[in-house]
Amino acid sequence: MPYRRRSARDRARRELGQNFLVDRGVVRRLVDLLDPVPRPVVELGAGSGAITRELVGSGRRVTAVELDPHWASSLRATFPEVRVIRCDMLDFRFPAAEHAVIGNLPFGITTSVTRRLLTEKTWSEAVLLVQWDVARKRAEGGNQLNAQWSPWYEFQSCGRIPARSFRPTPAVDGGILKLRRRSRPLVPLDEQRRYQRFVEAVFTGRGRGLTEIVRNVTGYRVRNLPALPRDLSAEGWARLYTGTT
Ligand SMILES: C[S@@+](CC[C@H](N)C(=O)[O-])C[C@H]1O[C@@H](n2cnc3c(N)ncnc32)[C@H](O)[C@@H]1O
Repeated sequence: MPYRRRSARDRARRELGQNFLVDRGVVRRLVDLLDPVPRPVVELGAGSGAITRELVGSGRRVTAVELDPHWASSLRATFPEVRVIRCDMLDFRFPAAEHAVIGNLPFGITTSVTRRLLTEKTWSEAVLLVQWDVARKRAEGGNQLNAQWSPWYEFQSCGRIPARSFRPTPAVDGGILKLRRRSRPLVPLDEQRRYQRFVEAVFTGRGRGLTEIVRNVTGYRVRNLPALPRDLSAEGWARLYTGTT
């Protein structure tokens, strides 16, 4: 095969996870998953604007975040009604007013972006296209990260997206992950840090089974617990915390 020098565009494509959506049906599905109340929406990684176009068409007020200067200026030229912010989505300052979030995320930074979103206070729902495994794992729960955030958020997987829906085609399928902020938190927000330390202590605690771990961590003998920390539901974690602290 003849040697071909990588252009700056090729490099950006790889380094910035630029796998653009080419399936309009998938784009519609993502936008349709947003609550019909037309809240302002922040799009993370707007790229060539496949989702941006659909959002604008739905009448929403859109802020598009894009790091690549080439795509940021193309978005400005194509969608004059959209506020385009050229910055790293990990540093983006989310609006103070309530809004929704949407994005086909660069697969390499999915976890950092999700963690960042969970600490933000003003969005009500987030529809994210991520790797299928990540969407599935987050929605299934049973892990420390989910348990630490489940009093304030619901995690839902909304289906698998075949790799052929993107160009260039990624190595793995995508999946839609929907995060929704609970209107009634299961644990008060001002106890977040304490609750999260409690969940960590239980997940990493010593003991054969959850009952013994909880006794070692809290001193309480709690009846009718499931076998392992990963078996507790969001409501179960909140009850356990409230009843033992
Ligand atoms: C998977 S593409 C999605 C593009 C477009 N939304 C679509 O669905 O076709 C990810 C986009 O995020 C941009 N991006 C990558 N890293 C970023 C970062 N740290 N901050 C902001 N944008 C980033 C890429 O340049 C790319 O346009």
